[in-house]
Amino acid sequence: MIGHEDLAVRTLGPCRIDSPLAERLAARETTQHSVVEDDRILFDDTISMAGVRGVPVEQLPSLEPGGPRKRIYFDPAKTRVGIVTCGGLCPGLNDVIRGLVLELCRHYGVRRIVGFRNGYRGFIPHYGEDVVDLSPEVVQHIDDEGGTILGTSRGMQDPEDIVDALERLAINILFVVGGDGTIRGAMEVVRVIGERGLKIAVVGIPKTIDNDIPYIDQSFGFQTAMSEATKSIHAASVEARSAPGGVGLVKLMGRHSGFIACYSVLAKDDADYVLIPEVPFALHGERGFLEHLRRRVEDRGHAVVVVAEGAGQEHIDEHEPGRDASGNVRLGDVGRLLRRLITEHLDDAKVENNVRYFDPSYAIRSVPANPYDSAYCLRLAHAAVHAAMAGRTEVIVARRRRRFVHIPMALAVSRRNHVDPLGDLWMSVLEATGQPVRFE
Ligand SMILES: Nc1ncnc2c1ncn2[C@@H]1O[C@H](COP(=O)(O)OP(=O)(O)O)[C@@H](O)[C@H]1O
Ligand SMILES: O=P(O)(O)OC[C@H]1O[C@](O)(COP(=O)(O)O)[C@@H](O)[C@@H]1O
Ligand SMILES: [Mg+2]
Repeated sequence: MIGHEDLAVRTLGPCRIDSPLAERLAARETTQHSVVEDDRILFDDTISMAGVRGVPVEQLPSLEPGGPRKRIYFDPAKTRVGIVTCGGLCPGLNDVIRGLVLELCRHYGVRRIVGFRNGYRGFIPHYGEDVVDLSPEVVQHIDDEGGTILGTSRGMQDPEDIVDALERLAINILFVVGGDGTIRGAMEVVRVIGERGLKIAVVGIPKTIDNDIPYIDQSFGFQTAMSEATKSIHAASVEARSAPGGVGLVKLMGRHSGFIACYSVLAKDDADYVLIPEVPFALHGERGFLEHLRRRVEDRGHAVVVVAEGAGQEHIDEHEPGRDASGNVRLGDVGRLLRRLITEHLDDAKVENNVRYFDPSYAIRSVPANPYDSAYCLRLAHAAVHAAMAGRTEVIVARRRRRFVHIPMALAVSRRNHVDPLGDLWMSVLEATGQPVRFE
């Protein structure tokens, strides 16, 4: 069970400098829409969960609120900031970079901001990457494009080398925009910073197209990515309905978590089956997926199947699970497997079929953020700047139950966010598709 010690946020030291934002904060109080800096946000959100702890309300586990502080740790005029983006792309990365730079410059008066190129390798001398000076002029319109103007990469880098680079450039604050791997890397950087007795804040803005980072509502870019995915589901549905025995099969990203598949199916409400990593399925047999699909095609003349890339890995025996440069397990291609098995199964059953396979792949994550995600990215960037200027370190900023909070990095990587097979989301998917609870 999560306790106080899991939620404690590290700071570099006392905040002794008046914030340039102090005047704006004078009239603030905790309301339904804001939480003042010395209030706390309860971790549990049901009476039953809070009740089992059996402690008075002020002793319940709670999170530090995000947002501006009246007094800050860093002197803006003497603060030098670095920004890095790591891991796979996600819509909104440029929005986050832009938001960080604008907030730092315009509201805090920080003038020296650099971007490291191509993820953590941008710190390492032998790659020969330059650093990018970031100013409001440079970032003003970068949100019109997908991707990240800084570039990104996977692959391990030595945290000693990273901290060497931070020292060489006299960086006081490092913003890391990335997923679970990036946050683990940042924790290594924090460890080395501590060992060298340096006062450098490291603050993360969690990035995951798969929505697999826990304790946050939904990651930035997710809404954009799932909106893109609906286009493929729509196309699959049109193809399926336009051919005798039409089967539209769509494979979507989602290495360990099937959120994109679930939400895009709910948005389109055209799919008959959703297969996700969290819910294993049998392929063969009377109650297996293939036989169920055959009956559906015979009854209705067509079907749409959406599969998350991490689903059904247990069925891919020829697959030797290698790892990518960052240590992430390489997946077998469940989409191609299903295309072959569905065709064979329908052929064997003498059911006329036309299987159309869609793999939008990177197309869903390389687009610019939609307006909702852009606004969300900007607010996360603001929260990250406020946290860092107040000397918070080894934290990510996040929105949890619509409140901006500081979450210790260790907690953010302590587990993965999954679609709960017993939860409301999966229940909605089952209702929308009409598929059985299990294929067994
Ligand atoms: N366990 C780890 N320890 C230290 N650094 C890591 C670890 N996992 C990943 N990283 C670093 O974080 C970067 C991004 O990780 P990756 O898994 O590719 O993407 P993401 O951050 O999106 O999960 C990699 O370049 C790697 O240097
Ligand atoms: O080909 P790449 O760049 O490794 O990306 C593929 C993977 O990246 C993701 O989009 C997200 O991964 P990260 O969150 O680790 O960046 C997965 O859904 C997908 O499996
Ligand atoms: Mg990851």
